Amino acid sequence: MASVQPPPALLAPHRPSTAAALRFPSPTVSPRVSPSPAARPRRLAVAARAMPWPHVLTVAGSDSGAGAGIQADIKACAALGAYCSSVITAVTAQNTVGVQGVHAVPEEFVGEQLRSVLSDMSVDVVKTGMLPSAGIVKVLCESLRKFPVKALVVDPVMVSTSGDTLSGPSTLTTYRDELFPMADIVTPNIKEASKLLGDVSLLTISDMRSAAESIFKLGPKNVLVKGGDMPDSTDAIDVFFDGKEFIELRGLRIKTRNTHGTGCTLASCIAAELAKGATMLRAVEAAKKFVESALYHSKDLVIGNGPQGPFDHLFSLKSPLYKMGSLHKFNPDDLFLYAVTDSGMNKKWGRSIEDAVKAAIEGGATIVQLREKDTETREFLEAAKACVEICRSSGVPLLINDRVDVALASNADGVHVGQSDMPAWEVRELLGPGKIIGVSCKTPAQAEQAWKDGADYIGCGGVFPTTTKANNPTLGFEGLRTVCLASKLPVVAIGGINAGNAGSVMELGLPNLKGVAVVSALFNQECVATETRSLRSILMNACCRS
Ligand SMILES: Cc1ncc(COP(=O)(O)OP(=O)(O)O)c(N)n1
Ligand SMILES: Cc1nc(C(=O)O)sc1CCOP(=O)(O)O
Ligand SMILES: [Mg+2]
Repeated sequence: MASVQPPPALLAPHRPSTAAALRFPSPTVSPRVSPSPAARPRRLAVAARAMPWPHVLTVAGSDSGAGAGIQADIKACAALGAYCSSVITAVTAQNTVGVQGVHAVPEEFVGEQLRSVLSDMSVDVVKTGMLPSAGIVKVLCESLRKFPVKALVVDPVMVSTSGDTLSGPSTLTTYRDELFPMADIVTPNIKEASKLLGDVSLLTISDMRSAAESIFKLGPKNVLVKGGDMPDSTDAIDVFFDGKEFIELRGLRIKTRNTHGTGCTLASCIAAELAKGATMLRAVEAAKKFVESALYHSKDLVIGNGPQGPFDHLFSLKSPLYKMGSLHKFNPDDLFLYAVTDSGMNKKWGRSIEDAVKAAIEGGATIVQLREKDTETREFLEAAKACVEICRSSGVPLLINDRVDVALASNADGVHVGQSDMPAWEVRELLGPGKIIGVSCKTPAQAEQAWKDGADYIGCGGVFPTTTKANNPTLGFEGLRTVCLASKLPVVAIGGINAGNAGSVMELGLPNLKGVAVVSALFNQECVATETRSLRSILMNACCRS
């Protein structure tokens, strides 16, 4: 949609209609009429320019249980720092059991609410939820033609998660013919996508792709088909299509009954991120991460006696320890060249932790771990904060060895723990789902446990003897092979790996083996960048050969 707001002077003056005047008979409650732009005090206009507030308008139904609908939209936008105004299209009586009643708001009054907000309040993005009649969809389209906004997010709410119908067949046609061509993104779940396409069955990711492509042909600029209710899937996989590329967005499937309102929340978060200036894909990724985190933090809450409870959008207010992830979603390929620091070695060569990390990144390290066994906590935390900045600006994840407290305080991307450190599931409880957790494993049983505990990868070694870690058993290639074959998680090999033997490790071509982790081969050397560069090229050549 066009991104230009009409200048205030061109907007029709907001006069209450006769119908509205009748609904507001008392002079004490008459609708407020905005002063003309010229009459507004100048200092207010200056303040508005200095502090813009990203603004989402949600056009949706009210949920009396407050888990979904308008109530979810307002909470989601508030959590992400956007202002959320609301045009109510229907009032529903619902709770955690289901929808007991729906009372649609008359079309003209939906139109009047739209006009009130859009003519005055500089809306950036409009998000739609429940649109109970074809007439309401038409009124919305007319309003958007009159008052264009930066983006339109359409969540085609047709059936509630409890299975109740929220809009009829004639609405479906108007959605497809009038609203979709104006939309920047449409976000159906599997059931909605199927309904939109004439009840086709969608059972696989490939079906979801085809559905995204077919819906794209109806006119929206982007489509997100949400796979949260896909049967038999361990991940929550959504398919994003922008007309050129399909992107599969994978998330954790959180086991909880508290999933009421996830669709409304996701669409509102996309709208909030777009209002804040994100690109579409970034907005979708951020929204997905937010929903995943909210579900995770609300998984054990109890409200109501029905099968589907609400979740807590404002979970971050309750969990002061937990910070939203850096949105650096873990990519197993990041394990390719894993640089693990050592304070003793860097001191010996006269460099700071920060300089060591900068040099490793310059040489091509793909992930960094601060393993600072002898550094005082205060100094370690300061270095960690500085390294978070350095790594984030290069797009390289930074993990902290052993110290969950330092990882939390520095907002690092994750933690690596061993078998005698804090158990991975406890680390996950503290860090939340958005952070990376690695676990050292020497046996298939340990690898299985790491997977159950919610780790993202395992480190397996010592592949060769090492002097960096005292009393470390050597597993050799056979031990590494046994663990890699058993592991459900990606693996990084560690222990005594250097330029002379790294190629032979990668040439094993083991399943799940994604890279090597090294300490002394990079940091017990004069020039960290040169050593990293040369190890990287050895690894790349070995991967080409295997
Ligand atoms: C990538 C990676 N793998 C293994 C380890 C070893 O961790 P741990 O067993 O906890 O031993 P310490 O490093 O704490 O001495 C690691 N750090 N990184
Ligand atoms: C930290 C660590 N963990 C290991 C394990 O086997 O889990 S071996 C190791 C030390 C790796 O250092 P270098 O690359 O200098 O041999
Ligand atoms: Mg450890």
